Amino acid sequence: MSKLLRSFSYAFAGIGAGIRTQANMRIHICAAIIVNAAGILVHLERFEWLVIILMQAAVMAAELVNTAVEHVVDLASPEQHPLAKAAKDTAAGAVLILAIAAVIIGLIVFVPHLWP
Ligand SMILES: Nc1ncnc2c1ncn2[C@@H]1O[C@H](COP(=O)(O)OP(=O)(O)OP(=O)(O)O)[C@@H](O)[C@H]1O
Repeated sequence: MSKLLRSFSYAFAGIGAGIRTQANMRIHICAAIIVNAAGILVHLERFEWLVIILMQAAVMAAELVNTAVEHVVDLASPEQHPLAKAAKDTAAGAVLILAIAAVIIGLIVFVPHLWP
């Protein structure tokens, strides 16, 4: 297998592990399926799709980075440590900010279609 293909297979393995081990990741995927189905039903415009897809990707990518931070922290600091707590809580905060932004953007995009 070429180096490039191997890199892709490792990345897909990381996504698969994230989906298998992280309940939040599965919640993001369910939310994305529902939002995308609703987007098809209400005939979102091209630019609305761009924003919706970008936010879904940002939330899921942040969740995977959060998971990576958790793994590295658990490896480096299996014992309780204030810096380990700060690292995990900060990474979780990044996901929360994007998830809140995604909900607000979802409302801005969908409300005019549902109640014109
Ligand atoms: N080594 C540690 N030292 C100090 N506090 C920690 C440590 N590990 C975890 N914590 C605290 O406990 C919280 C929960 O940790 P945990 O590893 O269960 O992460 P989680 O956010 O619940 O992740 P998961 O998505 O795996 O359930 C962290 O957000 C952090 O505040």
